[in-house]
Amino acid sequence: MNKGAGRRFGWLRGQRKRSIEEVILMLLCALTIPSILPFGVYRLVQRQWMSAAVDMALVLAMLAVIVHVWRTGRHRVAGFCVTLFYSAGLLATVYLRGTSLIYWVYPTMIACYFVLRPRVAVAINSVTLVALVAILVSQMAVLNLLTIVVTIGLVNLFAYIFAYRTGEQNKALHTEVELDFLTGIGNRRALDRRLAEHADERRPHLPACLLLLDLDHFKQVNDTHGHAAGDQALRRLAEVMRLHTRSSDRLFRYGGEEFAVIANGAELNAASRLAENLRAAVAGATLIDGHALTVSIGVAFMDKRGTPAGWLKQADTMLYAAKQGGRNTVRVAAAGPASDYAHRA
Ligand SMILES: Nc1nc2c(ncn2[C@@H]2O[C@H](COP(=O)(O)OP(=O)(O)OP(=O)(O)O)[C@@H](O)[C@H]2O)c(=O)[nH]1
Repeated sequence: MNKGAGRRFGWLRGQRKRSIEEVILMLLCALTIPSILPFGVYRLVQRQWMSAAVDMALVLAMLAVIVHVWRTGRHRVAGFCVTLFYSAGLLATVYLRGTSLIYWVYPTMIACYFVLRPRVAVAINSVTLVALVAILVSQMAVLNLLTIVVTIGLVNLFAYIFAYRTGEQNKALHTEVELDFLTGIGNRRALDRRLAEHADERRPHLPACLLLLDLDHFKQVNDTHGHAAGDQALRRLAEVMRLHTRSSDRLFRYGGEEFAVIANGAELNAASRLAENLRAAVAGATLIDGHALTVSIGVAFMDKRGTPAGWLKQADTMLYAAKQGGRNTVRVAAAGPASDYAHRA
């Protein structure tokens, strides 16, 4: 697509990459509208005002959710609301029109598993089922009611197992794909994703800083002690980083002997203290027997107006300055232009 076309259709794509959860929720709502609207119109023509009102309210609610998610990107609460609308709509319809509309229960309940965590979906569907039985108990023979309860139970059981398994597989896949095999911390892909998430966050969030760490004269380690010893030093560096960071901080191996930390909740002052602690910890640790190793660190604030590429560039510029400044050094980008100060052993 050329630049002009990109601009023209930008409104359709939105300004950012949408998460799969957002897309699924909007699709679900979009599919619900043509599924219900014809029935709503039919009820209007038949002057069945209450049923028509329920159908039309559902259609309007789906439209509102699409607009809300499209504009804000917030899908969690919206997804929860959609399942509540579904359940309330289903109960109202069955209450008003009787047992012939009971078949809506199956797609409605399965839809919950698309937008909610399996446990939450089970909880909502269980409450709906109890309410449904209360409505139907006086209208149906016991055996028929039992059949409905058992089939609804089975549908929920299968949907739960499927959703749970899919969720677990997704988690395992993410872990596998985003893990650095040598050190066990996040890899470059994980770092890129986390930076993009930070840039996409729309709600006011905690400040965060990016630290880039690079081992000094690491080539000498490989040349003198061999590649296996070099690998061991990289693993130990990751351990030192784990020991000297908080559980909310995120650690990554950015490339060969380059590492990164996203210090969540840290302003520049706190991040520069963390960087200095890390620098001192590495200098005091034995990453490799008989060979003193140090690390240079560049720090940048992940300014909300910035981009992942911009933050990486700024931290990298500071890292380069730390190397130029003699290594075993921390350089911190000022919030504005890249002025800096240094800690030196
Ligand atoms: N053992 C091991 N070495 C690696 C790995 N990835 C990169 N390296 C080595 O890291 C070294 C990086 O060397 P340089 O980029 O020249 O940097 P340096 O020697 O650390 O020098 P400065 O960064 O300028 O202080 C190279 O020798 C790479 O082979 C790895 O996974 N294991």
